[in-house]
Amino acid sequence: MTNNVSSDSQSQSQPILSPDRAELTSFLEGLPEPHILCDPDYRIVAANQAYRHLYGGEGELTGRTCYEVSHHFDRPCDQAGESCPMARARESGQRERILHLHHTSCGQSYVNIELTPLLNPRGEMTGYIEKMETVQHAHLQPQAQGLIGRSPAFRQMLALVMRIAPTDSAVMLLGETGTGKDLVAQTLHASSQRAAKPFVPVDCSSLTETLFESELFGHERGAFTDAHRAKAGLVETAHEGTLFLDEVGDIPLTMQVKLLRLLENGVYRRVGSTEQRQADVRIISATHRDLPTMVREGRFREDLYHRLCTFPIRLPPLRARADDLPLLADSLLSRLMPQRRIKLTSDALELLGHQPFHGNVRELRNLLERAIVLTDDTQIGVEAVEWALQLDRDLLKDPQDGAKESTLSGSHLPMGGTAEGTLRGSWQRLRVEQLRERLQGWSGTRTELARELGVSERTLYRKLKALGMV
Ligand SMILES: Nc1ncnc2c1ncn2[C@@H]1O[C@H](COP(=O)(O)OP(=O)(O)OP(=O)(O)O)[C@@H](O)[C@H]1O
Repeated sequence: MTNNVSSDSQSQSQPILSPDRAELTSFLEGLPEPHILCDPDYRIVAANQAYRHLYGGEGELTGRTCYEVSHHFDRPCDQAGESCPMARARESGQRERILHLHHTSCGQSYVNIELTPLLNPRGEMTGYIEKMETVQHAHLQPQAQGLIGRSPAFRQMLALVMRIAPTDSAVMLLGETGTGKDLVAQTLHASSQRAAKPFVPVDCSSLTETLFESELFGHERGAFTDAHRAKAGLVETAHEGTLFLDEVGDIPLTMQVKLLRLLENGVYRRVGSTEQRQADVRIISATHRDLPTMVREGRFREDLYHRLCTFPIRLPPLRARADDLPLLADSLLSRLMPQRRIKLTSDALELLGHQPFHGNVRELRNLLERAIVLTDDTQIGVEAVEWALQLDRDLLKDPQDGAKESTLSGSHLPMGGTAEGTLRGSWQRLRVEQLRERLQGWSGTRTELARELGVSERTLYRKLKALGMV
């Protein structure tokens, strides 16, 4: 790494390496992850090959400041509104970890930084080493998979996810429907030491009381009438991996105690067996329900709540991350239609910006899916978005309300009858889900909800009743 070690030909601004620093530099050069050695004034003294590859481009890096190279800032991060690991390490005298948004040769990326201060015998900081690790499962540009976002609310949430991912702590994901709890659970697993082992999701709301124990813990042959052969449970399937308890707030009280036993003792028995088995799973749970209120009202066990909620992470609703809308819309469009490069016009995007999106990212995704079907172009204009939104309202309208002629009439559809059929089919599927989404995120009165949906309160009530929601 000759270009980083001091020489007479180096310019005045370039820092000088002492012999022990030269050894350190040679050590860093052999490390596979990007590393830099900096002086206390943020200037890069040495950058290893992996760092030069990720940040360097063609230019020389030594002598430049870390904030200029990775952030394109003209002053240290903490003076530019970012948290600076160096400032924190100077205070704590310890290693500090932080999530930053960096400019790399692959564009903007989320990067986990681990900063280790170098202290002299008097305990003074004489420099620091930074290790960078690009986050693989969260992005600032459209990607086929993973979390997308750049708003402050999203970054705050992601920083918690990245901090807790490598540990074995139980995580509780809280947030409205469609905010990405399932995706975050997968990200936590994929960013953990358990990533190579199974990620096993359990939809707790779909498990009946009789099934709960045998599904979760498995059963022996002959344990009950239909147990023709022994079967491993989901806890066993997730061995050394992650068990994701989705909709954990829906577990009835009688079953909560069975789950508590697993969490408290880390052991379980297959139904029909006396053999005690040791569970080795990391537990992530999620709910859109207000668990603290459920605990207060005696509908959720407090002891179970504390076991599950070692580390709570609240996912922001889409309305709290409005800055993410253009990026999210762009990403979702390319995920929905990877073979067709579809974009929203600026008017269409502005119209989307005014929607309440009680169903959050899922609702945005559904709306875009509809808008794609309703447009032949590679540009989705304001008309297609309005049309997709109107379909949503039509869905909730009662013919007795004298609703306008359905916008699903074939004459409006660019693709004719076949597309209409397809669209009607997907509408039928969306219907219940969308009403549920509206209701779950809704904190106002039914009158306000009816107004919001553009229907009478009587119609809303009839609709909910027909769907078994009241
Ligand atoms: N930050 C995000 N980036 C990209 N896609 C996202 C993001 N958040 C959510 N989505 C997408 O939105 C949809 C809903 O997400 P997900 O199922 O994870 O939500 P949820 O909070 O688990 O919902 P529910 O409570 O109803 O189960 C999925 O298609 C998911 O891929």
